[in-house]
Amino acid sequence: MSLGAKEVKALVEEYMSASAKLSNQFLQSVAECLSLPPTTFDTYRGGMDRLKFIKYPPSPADSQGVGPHKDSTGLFTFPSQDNTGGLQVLNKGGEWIDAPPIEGSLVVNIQQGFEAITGGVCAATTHRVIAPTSTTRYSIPFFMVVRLDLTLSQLRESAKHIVERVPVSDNTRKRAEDVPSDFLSEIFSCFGEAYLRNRVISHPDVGKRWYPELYERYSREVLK
Ligand SMILES: O=C(O)CCC(=O)C(=O)O
Ligand SMILES: [Fe+2]
Repeated sequence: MSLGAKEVKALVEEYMSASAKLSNQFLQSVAECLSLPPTTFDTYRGGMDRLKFIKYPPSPADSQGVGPHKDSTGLFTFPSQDNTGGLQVLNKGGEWIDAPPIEGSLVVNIQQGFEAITGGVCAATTHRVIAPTSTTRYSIPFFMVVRLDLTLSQLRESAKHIVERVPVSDNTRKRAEDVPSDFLSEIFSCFGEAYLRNRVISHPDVGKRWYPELYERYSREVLK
């Protein structure tokens, strides 16, 4: 089936709005699982969710698909994938386990933003994708984002508050600043600035052209 640009746009908007609704409900369920009021995390929610379309062409064995990483800029990722397989997550024992598509179910990755908001109580998911060897793999992850005007001090306050209230053993408690993330540096006024820096630095040709002063400044600054 081939679709025109207008139909694709409508379909993507429908998918994103359904995913946003689902992810808001999920966020409330997670709060309840942590014995917190369902709306605890609602104020951290941002309005600039992202949908990514990824194509993995067949590649020689052991080629890189996506290397081990944690998703950084938001709360949760809902990666929708076709039936090829290849998505893996690192378990607590340090072993990679498959996260295959299962009919009627969803895979959810915790992002570093949620790890920081919960003071490390909910650790971000380390995951990777093994490149397919004989078929093309398609996936469409939905990234649920944090609000861009969230400041580091608000984040610390939240982490403190949540870590105090969530009934977990002391050794799983961490403060927000213990969570490794580019987004928690003192040099940013808010999360949105950290996000912009990441984009400007990661795409230098675009950064230099459209944000020349910021590119200069961000290239000089060292993250603490
Ligand atoms: O392709 C996938 O299933 C996951 C991709 C991924 O981890 C990412 O885009 O951050
Ligand atoms: Fe990812």
